[in-house]
Amino acid sequence: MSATRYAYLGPEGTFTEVALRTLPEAATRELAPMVSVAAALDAVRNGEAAAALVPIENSVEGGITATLDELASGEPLMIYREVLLSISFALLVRPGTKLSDIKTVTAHPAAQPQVRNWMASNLPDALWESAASNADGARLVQEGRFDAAFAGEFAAAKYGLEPLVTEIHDAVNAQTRFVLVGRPARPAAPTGADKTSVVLWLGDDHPGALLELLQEFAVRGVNLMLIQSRPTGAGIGNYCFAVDAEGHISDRRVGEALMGLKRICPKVRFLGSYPRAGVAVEDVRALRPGTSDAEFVAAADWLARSQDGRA
Ligand SMILES: O=C(O)C(=O)Cc1ccccc1
Repeated sequence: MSATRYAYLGPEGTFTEVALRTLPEAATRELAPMVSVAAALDAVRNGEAAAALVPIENSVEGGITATLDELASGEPLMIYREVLLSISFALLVRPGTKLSDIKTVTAHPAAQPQVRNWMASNLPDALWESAASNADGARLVQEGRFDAAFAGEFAAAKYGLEPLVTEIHDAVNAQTRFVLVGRPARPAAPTGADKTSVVLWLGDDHPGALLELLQEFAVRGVNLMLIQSRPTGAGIGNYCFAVDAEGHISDRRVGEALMGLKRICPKVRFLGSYPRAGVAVEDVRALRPGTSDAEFVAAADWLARSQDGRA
């Protein structure tokens, strides 16, 4: 695989592929479907791919834990872009299958909470088994291993299936967020509508430990957009936190919050600062008083003058 390739959670026909194709730069790259999020990220780590697009969060269930855990561990990687996609499922079957024939269904685990009510009403007795991705589920139906798969309607033709039912989504406006991940490098310059992702580890266990961590953001007027606890693997009760904050690491309030966290957390992993998908600069919330770059700079100048006896 050449290092200019973009890897993604495959096989062909995943929502991840659709999300990747919305990025203009994907048109000039060879796109490489991978069997799992871990395989896609490993292709980046070992230089076989320049970047990988993987699902990281959905509006129904929150963080996609396999992706969060991969990014929190192993050789460090960084997020350079995010893509938001509205998700609606089709029930794909081999031609001729009727709803009453369906005894087994499959899809990616993140699909299940998005179709649970529909299944309870329409396929109450069908057995669910997870697939590596929604397109992989379709492939398994083609092979005869399951009767039906929830996947994008666009995946049907690729796997010789037909959509028996379309527009399946328990929640209106269900969205999935995908991130383009590469090896660590300088983040793109701030756009004014940016997001910063970090993973934070708590130090010694004590009352208020999480509050202390959150305070580093709060006192500097940094809004949080995601906080998801994940087990560290060191036993019951040991968690780290994946956090998305509004702003860019080169914004003073974000940089100072990260410095504050670096002083109190045993480990901080910076996962990148990148433009927010679908948010225009004019739609970004107003800053809290006293938290603009100019006000941080003015305060630092005042401190320097005071230290010099010139205030
Ligand atoms: O991209 C896919 O098709 C996946 O399998 C991941 C996924 C799962 C559920 C909703 C959107 C994407």
